[in-house]
Amino acid sequence: MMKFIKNVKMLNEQSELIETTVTIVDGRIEALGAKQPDAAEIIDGKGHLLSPGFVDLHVHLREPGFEHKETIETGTASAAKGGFTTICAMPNTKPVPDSIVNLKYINSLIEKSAKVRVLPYGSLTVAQSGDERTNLAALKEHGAVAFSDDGVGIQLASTMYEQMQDAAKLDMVVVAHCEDNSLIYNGVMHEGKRNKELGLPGIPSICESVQIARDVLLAESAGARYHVCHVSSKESVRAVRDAKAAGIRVTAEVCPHHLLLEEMDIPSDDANWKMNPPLRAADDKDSLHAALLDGTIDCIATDHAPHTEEEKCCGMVGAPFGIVGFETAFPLLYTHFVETGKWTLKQLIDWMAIKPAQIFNLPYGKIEVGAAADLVLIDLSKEQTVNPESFESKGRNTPFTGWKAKGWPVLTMVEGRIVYEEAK
Ligand SMILES: NC(=O)N[C@@H](CC(=O)O)C(=O)O
Ligand SMILES: [Zn+2]
Repeated sequence: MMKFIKNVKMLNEQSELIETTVTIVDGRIEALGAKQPDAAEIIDGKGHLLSPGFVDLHVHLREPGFEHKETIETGTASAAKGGFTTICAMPNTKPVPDSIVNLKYINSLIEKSAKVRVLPYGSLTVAQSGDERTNLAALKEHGAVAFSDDGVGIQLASTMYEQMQDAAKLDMVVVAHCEDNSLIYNGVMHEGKRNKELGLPGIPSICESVQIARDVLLAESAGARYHVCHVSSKESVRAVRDAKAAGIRVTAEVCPHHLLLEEMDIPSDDANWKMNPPLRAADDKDSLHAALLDGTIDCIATDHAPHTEEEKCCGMVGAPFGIVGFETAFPLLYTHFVETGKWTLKQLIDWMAIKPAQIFNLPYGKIEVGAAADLVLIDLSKEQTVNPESFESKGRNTPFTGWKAKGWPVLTMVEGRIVYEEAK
């Protein structure tokens, strides 16, 4: 089956927007800029931006085990609407993908209902308890994209170290949610100024940064590839920057909300502003921006973390951490940082598609002849207000309600199949 996308613009090597066409045969890009063939299904791109489908290294789909929050079907519909074509699913499900049996089960669920490509993580410890180590070779063999216990930090250095050694032998990446449990103090938001004004318990930045500092040294000794989840503080940035300068094989991600928001933006004791790590201070946010621009932070990941309205209804204490992210990521970042001239469009696409694919050596996130036709068409002039009622995700938990943004995906394609199309 041949498809032909006409009338689109894409970035060339020189970062200029050029008009092009895409010929797709059997789910792969057959040609760029070719003339319209006779026997093809024609898609009119209406002059929109053509971008590689976004790749998200950090998402929570909740199925199996927490289908009241999200399912693979609703989570991947949400991803497709946000322009994401490959997403890596974190292991805090029930069961946890900590064994061949559980990973096979999760893969069967993905096969049944995923609308975009879902690559599952294998956990680092059994039931993510931080105790017994999982068999990484077996998990790799059954399709784990990388290893993580995201949702919780690995408390024991020896557990982390031994799993890094095993992962290094397999040339697989260890992906870490860094959080030292002895430094959380039951906090629900950043330990700074705003938590005192609201009278809420704080989470100090060291809770994250000390574990990153520990882990980069472990990764150096183990010779492991190590990726830091959702970096939120300036001290964490420094730990990653110093590690890179020392030649340690570390990469890092930052979430849209940590780039767009800071603690003082939190209007009240509202759990739609509760996520882990929390929104930190203005100078932390500034250092995250600087780190992206100087390459200390490699990519952007949403940490899409849906929860129900009941769970998020009644203030921060008692509510679970997390906010949804797929459907707002590109428009918010484009509007606030590209339209304002702080970033180029090329940088944003690099951070959302090209770099994340490179971190896991995935053959996605790029538009070239022979590559999978994982594509998103974006209407850069379309302006819309964020309205959680319109989300494909079951989660409505976002702090961005009512924000105006431009640059909404209008069509998303995975291997040439249309998985999202804007309602006409
Ligand atoms: N980020 C969050 O606030 N929550 C995530 C867990 C995680 O990514 O740490 C979740 O699973 O809800
Ligand atoms: Zn996490």
